[in-house]
Amino acid sequence: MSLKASELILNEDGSIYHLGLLPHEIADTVITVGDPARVERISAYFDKIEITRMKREFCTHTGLLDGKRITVMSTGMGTDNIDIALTELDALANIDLQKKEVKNDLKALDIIRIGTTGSIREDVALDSFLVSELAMGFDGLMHFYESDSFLQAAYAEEFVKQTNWSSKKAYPYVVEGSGRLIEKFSSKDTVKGFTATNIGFYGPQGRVLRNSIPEADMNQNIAAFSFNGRSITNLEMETSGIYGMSKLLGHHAVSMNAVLANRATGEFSADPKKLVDNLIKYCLERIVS
Ligand SMILES: O=P(O)(O)O[C@H]1O[C@H](CO)[C@@H](O)[C@H]1O
Ligand SMILES: O=c1cc[nH]c(=O)[nH]1
Repeated sequence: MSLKASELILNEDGSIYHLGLLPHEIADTVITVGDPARVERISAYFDKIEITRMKREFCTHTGLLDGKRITVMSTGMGTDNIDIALTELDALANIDLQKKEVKNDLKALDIIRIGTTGSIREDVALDSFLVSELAMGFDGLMHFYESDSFLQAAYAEEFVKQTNWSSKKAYPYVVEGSGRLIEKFSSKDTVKGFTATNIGFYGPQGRVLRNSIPEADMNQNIAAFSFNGRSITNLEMETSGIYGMSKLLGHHAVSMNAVLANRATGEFSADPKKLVDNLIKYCLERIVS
C-alpha cells in the first residue's frame, strides 16, 4: 500500500523531509551526535567524505574510514528530534521512496550514539566513558507507538513505586541497547551503565539556577532506585529514544557517553573537548575493527 504524501513527506529533489537525504546517501553504520559541530570533528578522521548535508539541526556527513562506509549525523538535543531522525533514517533504509512502499527485505542499521552525559553517582567518575546497557526514558516517546514487547516493564513499575514518581510526569519506559554493539564498544576503558533520558537539561535533570524544582532531591531519589541489581548511573537526553526507536524498527543501537559532569560531587570536566575527542577516536577504532 502506498504511503500518503502527508505521512511520507519528500522534498522537491526526492529527499526525506527533515534530514534532506536520499537513500544512497546513508551508510549501514550511522553515528549520531547531539551537536551539529561534532559531525565535522568526527568526519575529519574519515579518509574520504562523499556527502555533506545540513538541514535544520540535522547535519550529515557520509564517508569512508579504512574502507568502511560510515554516516555521522547530528540530531540536536532531545528525543523529539530522535523520533524524526530515526524514523527518517529507517525510511531511507526500508521504504522505496519512489513507490512510497515499505520494502520486502528490511535492512538493520548499526546506530552508535557518541554523546555527553552527567553522572549521578560518585563512583561513575568524571571523564569516564560510559556504555549504556539499559535506558530509562522520562520523555514518554515510546508510549506513542503500539509495539511494547521490547520494553522492560518490570523496571518501570518498580521505579515508579520506589521513587514515588509523580503521575504528572510521563510514565517511564525502559529499553535495552544492542547486546552485540554493547560488547563491541565495551573494554577496560569503559564502564557499563543504566542511563536515564530526560526531556530537558535544567529542571528535568534537577539543576537549579534561578528556578526551584518540586523535588530538590530528585537525582538522589533516582540514584537510590535499585532493581535486579541494577541502578541508574547517568542523565542525558537521547538514549532512551534511540534504543526504543531502534528496537521498534529492527535496528541495533549503542549509546556511548563521555561523562562531562558529576552531579553527585558537583564537578564538571576540565577539558570537555579533549574528552569528547578521545571518545570519538575510541569509537571510530571500534567501528573499523
Ligand atoms: O552532547 P550531546 O550528544 O548533545 O548529549 C548531551 O548534551 C546535551 C545537553 O548539553 C544533550 O543533547 C545531552 O543528551
Ligand atoms: O549533565 C549533563 C551533561 C551532559 N548532558 C546532559 O544531558 N547532562
